[in-house]
Amino acid sequence: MTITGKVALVTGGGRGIGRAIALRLADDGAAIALVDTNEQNMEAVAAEIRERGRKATTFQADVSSRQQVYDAVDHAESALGGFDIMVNNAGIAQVQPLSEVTENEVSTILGVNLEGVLWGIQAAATKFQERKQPGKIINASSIAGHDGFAMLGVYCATKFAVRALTQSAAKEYASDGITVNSYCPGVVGTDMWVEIDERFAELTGAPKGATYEKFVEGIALGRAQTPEDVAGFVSYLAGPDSDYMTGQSPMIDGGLVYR
Ligand SMILES: NC(=O)c1ccc[n+]([C@@H]2O[C@H](COP(=O)([O-])OP(=O)(O)OC[C@H]3O[C@@H](n4cnc5c(N)ncnc54)[C@H](O)[C@@H]3O)[C@@H](O)[C@H]2O)c1
Repeated sequence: MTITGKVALVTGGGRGIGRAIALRLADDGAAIALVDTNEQNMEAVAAEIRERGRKATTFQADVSSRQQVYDAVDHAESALGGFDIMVNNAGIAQVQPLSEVTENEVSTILGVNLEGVLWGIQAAATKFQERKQPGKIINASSIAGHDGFAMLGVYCATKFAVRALTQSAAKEYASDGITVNSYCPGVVGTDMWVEIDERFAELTGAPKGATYEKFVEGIALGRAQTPEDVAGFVSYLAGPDSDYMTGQSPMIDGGLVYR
């Protein structure tokens, strides 16, 4: 166990990739603070963590609110007695032709995917500085942060932005002993992809499941990614083996996109 006794906060920890990250970091030895808009899902994940013999706490918050993210970090520290690892995982997808995107849609996705990560970086770095201790900040970008995809233009823009924030924060906070990296998954079979696939079907008339299958066919390793595949890499980013890595956003995508 590489992070025994540390405290990790995972946003979007109620399902999908966030759930897998929370369980993996618990198995690595950390106490986990789950933050999500969905209280019921979070409670179920917290119960799974406690069954594994680790501490867990939940805090219902919307990451697009700066105040709520700061409150979530304070809660993690007071409930679990420390604060060491921040995983800014919460994100939403939007499938929409660029010519049809509305102001409301743009502000919603920027609020969660860009501002949510910014507030997470800011709140975590401030807490590490106050505590005069090193820390790790880990953000969810995507292959869509390296490559543009039709119908996913604004989502891609937010994920490119996460890489920019990651690089800038890494330089800004390096002298405090804080590292900042991102993970860039490919096609992970979560509820998010079910929703993306259904929206593609609606827009293009493709049968349900066809868009997902088309993306999976492009993966060199021949299978979709599991949330646990992503969590394994996040475990590396959270642990001591990645101490000399900062500002990076590698693609962990089974060989779908090359850069
Ligand atoms: N699924 C993929 O193929 C894939 C690929 C690359 C990157 N990602 C990124 O990984 C992250 C997790 O993806 P996922 O597939 O697990 O998604 P998901 O939709 O299955 O789960 C996202 C979780 O975040 C929570 N959430 C959403 N908005 C929130 C908000 N404003 N505040 C707090 N919590 C909020 C949801 O309630 C949910 O529990 C996202 O940032 C996503 O963009 C996913």
